[in-house]
Amino acid sequence: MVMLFAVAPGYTIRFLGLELVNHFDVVGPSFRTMRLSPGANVLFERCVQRRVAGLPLAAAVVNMVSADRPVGNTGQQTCFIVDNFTFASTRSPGRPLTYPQAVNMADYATTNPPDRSLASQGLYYGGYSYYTHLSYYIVDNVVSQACLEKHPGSECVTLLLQQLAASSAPPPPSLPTATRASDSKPVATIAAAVVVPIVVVLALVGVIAGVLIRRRRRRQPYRGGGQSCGGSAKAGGSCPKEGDLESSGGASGGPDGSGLPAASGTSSALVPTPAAIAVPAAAAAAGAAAGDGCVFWGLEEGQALPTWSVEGAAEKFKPAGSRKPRPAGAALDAADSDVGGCGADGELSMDATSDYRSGDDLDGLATVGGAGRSCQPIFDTIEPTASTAMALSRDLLPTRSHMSIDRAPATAIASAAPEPAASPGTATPVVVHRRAQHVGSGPTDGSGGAAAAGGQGGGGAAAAANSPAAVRTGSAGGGSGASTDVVSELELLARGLRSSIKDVQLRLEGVLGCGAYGTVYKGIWQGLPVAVKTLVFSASTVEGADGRRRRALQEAALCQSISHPNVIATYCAELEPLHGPLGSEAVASAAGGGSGAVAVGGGVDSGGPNGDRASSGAASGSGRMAVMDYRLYIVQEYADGGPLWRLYGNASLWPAPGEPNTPAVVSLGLGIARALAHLHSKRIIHGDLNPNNVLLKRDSSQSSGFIIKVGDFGLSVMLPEHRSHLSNLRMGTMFYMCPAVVMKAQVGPASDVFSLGVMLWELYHGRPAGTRTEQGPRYCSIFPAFPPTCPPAYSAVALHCLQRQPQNRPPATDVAERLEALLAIPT
Ligand SMILES: Nc1ncnc2c1ncn2[C@@H]1O[C@H](COP(=O)(O)OP(=O)(O)OP(=O)(O)O)[C@@H](O)[C@H]1O
Repeated sequence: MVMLFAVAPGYTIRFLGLELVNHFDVVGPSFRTMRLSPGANVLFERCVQRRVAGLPLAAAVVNMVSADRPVGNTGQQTCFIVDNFTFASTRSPGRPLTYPQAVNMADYATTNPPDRSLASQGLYYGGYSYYTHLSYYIVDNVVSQACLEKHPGSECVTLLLQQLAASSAPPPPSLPTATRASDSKPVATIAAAVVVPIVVVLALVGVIAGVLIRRRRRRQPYRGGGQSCGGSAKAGGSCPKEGDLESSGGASGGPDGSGLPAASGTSSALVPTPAAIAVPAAAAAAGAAAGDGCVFWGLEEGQALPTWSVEGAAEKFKPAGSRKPRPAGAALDAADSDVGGCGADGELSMDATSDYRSGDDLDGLATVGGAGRSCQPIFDTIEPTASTAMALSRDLLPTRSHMSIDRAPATAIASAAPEPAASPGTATPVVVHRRAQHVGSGPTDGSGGAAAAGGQGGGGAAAAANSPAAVRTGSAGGGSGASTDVVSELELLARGLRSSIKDVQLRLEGVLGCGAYGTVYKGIWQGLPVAVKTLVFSASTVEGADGRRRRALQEAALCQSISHPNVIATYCAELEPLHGPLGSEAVASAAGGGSGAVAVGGGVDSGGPNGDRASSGAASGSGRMAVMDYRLYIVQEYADGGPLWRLYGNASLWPAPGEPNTPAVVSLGLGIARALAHLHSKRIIHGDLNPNNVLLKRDSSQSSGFIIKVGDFGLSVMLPEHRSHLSNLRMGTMFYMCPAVVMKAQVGPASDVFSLGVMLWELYHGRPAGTRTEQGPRYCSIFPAFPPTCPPAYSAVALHCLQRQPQNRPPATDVAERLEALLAIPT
């Protein structure tokens, strides 16, 4: 079921008397009840929700009753099994169907967490509260007990779906026989209610879609490479329509509890497998061509690899980010600009390495790219679920924020006292608080002091944030030593200078790209070229907005605490309150996932240091302005080479299939491995390592012409001491997620290493391991095989990373050492 509309916060859409067929025909992803609708409610009343394959109903009930009810909705879940459930179905007009058992979801309520697994296509789902009243959940095919004894429940559902897909027999094995019900009273009620609600719903769709979607929908570029893979048909160079995209992986939500990942508090074994979709039966069953599908199950001992062939490696791959070959390290020109299409409503699109019109007002910037752009590889990131986010905030949020709220316009957000220019590549955070506006979970001291983050000595987000009165201007290590008085003095001085000099320290010049939660701008900060990540989140406490805020603050806190040559350096982070009367655009933009890309420059004075959030609900109709949203700016080192995937196919690094410039690709792989080893040494799990988040910076001393810069810590988590992984976290990007993440929602350093393994394969081949084809997302047919000419040490380390069992994978330090050793061998 795919719905094309979103519902505004506070509104309820009610489904009455419908049979939702194929609601769960594959695990998870096809369940797309509504687009991202934070704060909205969905009510299923007297409906039948039918699943093609699922767990025994008793397990579903366990999941349902343990699901958290939405905030403010007290009481217990009321779900129970009923026997001999009979209902009328349009599948067999006049002949009601009887199922031996069904779950009566008499009163079930939970929150459907936001799902941005198709974010790269601009598709967002979930974020609303989900209610059922007198509705029924039925399963056509229940997984066998024998399977459950051997595999986690979600795996069994996947396998059963594969069997069903492979089976040509029209009626699935345990499809219940249709019988005529003698008591047709409730049946008649349901049947009569089918047509009217559909008409009502469609009318509603028209109105809501017209008003909301146009305003909120972000037209992200489709990132499906114009290539075929695995012998499947070519996807073509054009972007498919949205409807074509629904078969890709993603988190799901659903009323059976098994579709409500961590938010429901269900055990991971009962959570469906977002990315484990459309897995060709042959792939898992045969176990040979392990990558012949969209899920790579990992390697087991003795497992045969597919046969490597030049044809397989060369299958019409064209680097999605370029239309003409360019030498490694060479400057890219405007013709390469095809990232494009950040979003609707005049958002900008521009290639990461294009020229920018310095000093332009962003609202007026022209679009570069856009219509003529080609498609990129797909990077469908799966967001951590709600309970995950709680774990994240505990682990990562600073006890006291070092971020400041600034009164200045957005184009001058970081007007701190002049600092010695930081050299790119070293973290030199400079954040001066104008006011001691507290952001985060600790007390506000009101001193207006400054805090510094990062440096070698940081070691964690909290370390940077615990010294609000500290100013550190050095680049690494060391404590502050500065007293509050000195800080205040400096602050006063800086304020005086700022008002007289009226210079801006951050100038935004153009758009580099868009993530799911915000736009990344190219800018100049203290004379340095920088990338400025902006994330807008709502000041309101409307349900669904919290996740956005948490994610933004966590990312800012974490990336400031890391300092490594192969990790994007973060110079500072600032918060800007956005104001408006209640009910203004700001509300819609925050709730609907607006990127904030268009409105930069709208900073207006806030009412005071403490009342911002509270006032957001009190300004309606009075003409008073209240803080509706916050925009967070994260000022980072600018990686002028763009994302790694855009380098793929470059003729100077990959002159022929299977014959790369080995030292160059090994050194790139080494850069990623070193970054990962550093992160893991700090107990940080990146969580979303893929060639879109691995950036490049030109460096002529490198054999590839680039140095690796790992970025995007939006899904990163801290691993507690003595733990090998975190549970109930399903996040990452399709093709790069390890089986334990997909199947068991377990994230750890080993899951990053798996992603690294995929990228080592890609680096050797100069192409993405997976792509979207007409048949859906697919790994390349030869993945994860290497050509016979590949140095055995390289393929060995890559395949070691790709082991199915996390404990069988090497630590990132080991990978780095082995790649270093390989580089040291004279060629
Ligand atoms: N430090 C940087 N230097 C140069 N370009 C950058 C930098 N950071 C991000 N970008 C560009 O901006 C784009 C968007 O980055 P961002 O991290 O917000 O989103 P994403 O990784 O594409 O998606 P998501 O955040 O949803 O995972 C990137 O693809 C990259 O091209």
